[in-house]
Amino acid sequence: MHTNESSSVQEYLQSQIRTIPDWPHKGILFRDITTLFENPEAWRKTVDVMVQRYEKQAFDRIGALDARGFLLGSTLAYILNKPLILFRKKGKLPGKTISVEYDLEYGKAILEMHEDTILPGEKVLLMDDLIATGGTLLAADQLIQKAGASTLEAAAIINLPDLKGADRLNAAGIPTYALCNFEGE
Ligand SMILES: O=P(O)(O)OC[C@H]1O[C@H](OP(=O)(O)OP(=O)(O)O)[C@H](O)[C@@H]1O
Ligand SMILES: Nc1ncnc2[nH]cnc12
Repeated sequence: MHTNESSSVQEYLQSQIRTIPDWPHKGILFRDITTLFENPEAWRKTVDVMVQRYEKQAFDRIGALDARGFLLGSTLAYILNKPLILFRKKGKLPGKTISVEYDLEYGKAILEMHEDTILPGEKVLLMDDLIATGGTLLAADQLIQKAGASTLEAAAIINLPDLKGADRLNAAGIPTYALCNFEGE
């Protein structure tokens, strides 16, 4: 996991994210980013740090993950003037799709992408709100690979290091970046 944010930025953003225990299931500590969105200073800081990291890097598209990843991904796509592509849960995309099944921290799901949304050889920057087991971002990377393209990096606001998702992604050759780590899941 790449982290180069100063501890003060990390601590500030971390302090603006609410934790709700036992939601959606007993034993889950839900890291709730709605409180980050409600605070314009914290949301601007989140976006600014991501813009600084990616504005000088070479890539073709931003891939945003359904649903909370859409918020960060679409904001970055607008600011960095990149095409935005959507990775959606099953049955939401109207065109011809390719799909992959994946595991979540609390369940299973199918991720889909429009089959013609990425060109072979392109580099995609993936954006989601949170890395838990890494299953969602790995599934997105599999769809990118099926299209003959590759992932530049998987970026998120939050990493849950105890669930080892970033390690899984790194082992699969996908660099990761997160603004803050929440220990204790
Ligand atoms: O690293 P993982 O174990 O794959 O978990 C992380 C994913 O789980 C959550 O999505 P969720 O499917 O709950 O959807 P939502 O964004 O629609 O709430 C979160 O927004 C990430 O996409
Ligand atoms: N612990 C968690 N908090 C918020 N979103 C999540 N998605 C998967 N695990 C999560």
